[in-house]
Amino acid sequence: MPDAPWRVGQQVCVEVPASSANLGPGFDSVGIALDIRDRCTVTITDAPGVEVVVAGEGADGVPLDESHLVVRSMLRAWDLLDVAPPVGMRVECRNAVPHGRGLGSSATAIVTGIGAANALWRLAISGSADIEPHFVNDLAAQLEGHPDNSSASVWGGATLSWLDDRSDPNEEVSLPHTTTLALSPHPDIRPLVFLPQVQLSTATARSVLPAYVRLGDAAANSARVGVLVHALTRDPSYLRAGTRDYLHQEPRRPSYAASMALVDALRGAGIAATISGAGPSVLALAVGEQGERAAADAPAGWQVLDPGFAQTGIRLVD
Ligand SMILES: Nc1ncnc2c1ncn2[C@@H]1O[C@H](COP(=O)(O)OP(=O)(O)OP(=O)(O)O)[C@@H](O)[C@H]1O
Ligand SMILES: N[C@@H](CCO)C(=O)O
Repeated sequence: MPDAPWRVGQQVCVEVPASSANLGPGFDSVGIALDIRDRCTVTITDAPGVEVVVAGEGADGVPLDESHLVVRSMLRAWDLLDVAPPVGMRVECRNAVPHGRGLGSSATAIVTGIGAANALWRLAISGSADIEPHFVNDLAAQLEGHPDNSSASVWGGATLSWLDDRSDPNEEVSLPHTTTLALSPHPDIRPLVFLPQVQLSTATARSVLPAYVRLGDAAANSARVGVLVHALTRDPSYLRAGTRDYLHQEPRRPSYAASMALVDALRGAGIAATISGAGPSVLALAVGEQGERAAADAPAGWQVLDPGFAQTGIRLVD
């Protein structure tokens, strides 16, 4: 593995937005970026090892060594680039994305690490830090296991992503590869997030999903994904129809019963609402006066966030 021309004092700072995945039927494929951003500064030092400093969301719950998700993702990126990591570095994270709530915090951390590693390497070899979004998008989807959250964090706006199909002889496959269509959300849509106090890990929420679904449900779901893309980008009046899911929310209902009760109430009031990612937060895509009505439906103890879409994904800051 060749040494990169690291120099002590080289530094990059990246900001990465939160995301909400699925939006109902777009399980593991559709995401939106929300304007809540984690910020991370990585500096090459002459002290051997990794120093991790964390402030903000999750600060008390994450490891402060090489097993930290941002650091692990950096090391994985350098490994893939066939670059030996620097002898010493300091990683400072200022987190705003809540952990384990369905706002894509793990994907945000993975995108942060890969993007920072990519930018530092570019800085070392060319004197100018920049980020190659296709590289970050592809590796982040591999590390996260599905591209919906990570692609939204990379590209911003709304995204529709899919993986190469290795069983299809007509698809050229070398490495696992993610393709993402970047979509522009309709300006009338206001994403609201209802945040309960409890957490639910994605791994737990995925463990209750069935291995197989009925053909009728698969057919109904694929129709709704088409409606979702149309509603999200062209005609928000179809949002409630386009956010109807047939695959994952019902099997998970016992894991987030209070969240499903809120989804049902909002949908009953004519507002497009879904579980955000693997839950337990609830996402409402409000239009016009629906925003105020939806916020008034928040159960006691729940926080309502009104972050707006993040129009840009990962970015370097000075
Ligand atoms: N900024 C971060 N730094 C380090 N580790 C993180 C960070 N964000 C998330 N993690 C790790 O990921 C875990 C949460 O990931 P998980 O996939 O369960 O939920 P989520 O990504 O917040 O929600 P979802 O995937 O449903 O949108 C945290 O408990 C922590 O271990
Ligand atoms: N598509 C994922 C999003 C959470 O990471 C799921 O619902 O499990």
